[in-house]
Amino acid sequence: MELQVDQVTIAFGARTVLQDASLQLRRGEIVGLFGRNGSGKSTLLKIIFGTVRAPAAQLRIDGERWAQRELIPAGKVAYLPQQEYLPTGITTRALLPLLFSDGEKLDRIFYAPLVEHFAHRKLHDLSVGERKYLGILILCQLDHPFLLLDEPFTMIDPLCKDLIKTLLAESKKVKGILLSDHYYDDVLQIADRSYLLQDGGLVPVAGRADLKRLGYLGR
Ligand SMILES: Nc1ncnc2c1ncn2[C@@H]1O[C@H](COP(=O)(O)OP(=O)(O)OP(=O)(O)O)[C@@H](O)[C@H]1O
Repeated sequence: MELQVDQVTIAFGARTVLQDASLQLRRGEIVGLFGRNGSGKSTLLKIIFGTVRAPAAQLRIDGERWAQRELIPAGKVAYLPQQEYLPTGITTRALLPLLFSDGEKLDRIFYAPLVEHFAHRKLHDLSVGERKYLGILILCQLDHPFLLLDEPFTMIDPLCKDLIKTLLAESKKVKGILLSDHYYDDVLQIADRSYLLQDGGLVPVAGRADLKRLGYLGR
């Protein structure tokens, strides 16, 4: 299954942030998205998810055209925003059965590493990293074929990062995953391929050397 995104153009006031940007995301791959602060990475993810409108954008899944507003109800794309998305006045134990009725999915989350240590506490009593890890675990259990992750490694300790990498490597067997984070070594380590968002467009990058050459990393 392949998601093809073309002609993504958006301006805020006089500033054009994305200009005819295009990318592809296939089931079975992790794609990294790099870019300087303010280059438009989060905006691009929100456009693909459907919460920021870009009327000229063309979205295709296996060649079939989809309107932006159709993707969320159709359950095609899941999205981890930069800000926290889970309710916090509830324990993990109470929350998960509200989200999933499938016992296998519930077990996969409850028995995932670390979860038993915090499942009985309300989410507002967890660390930022624990909440983010839980948020990613939940998204990975959804049936959506495409998963967009905005800064999955930010505020995460090294051991938990390793857990997330293992989880994503497992999840890509059934999903296409697009992730953006300034922890570029972590992204490069798990990405099958990557893009740099620059001057509104997406440039394929093969690794650190390209990121240096294109000015994302200092020399
Ligand atoms: N709703 C909005 N209204 C006006 N300007 C916006 C809006 N959303 C984003 N922008 C501007 O668009 C540009 C791109 O923002 P975006 O958050 O997509 O960047 P980013 O690449 O994700 O940055 P960072 O790496 O800092 O998270 C920024 O200059 C931002 O101020």
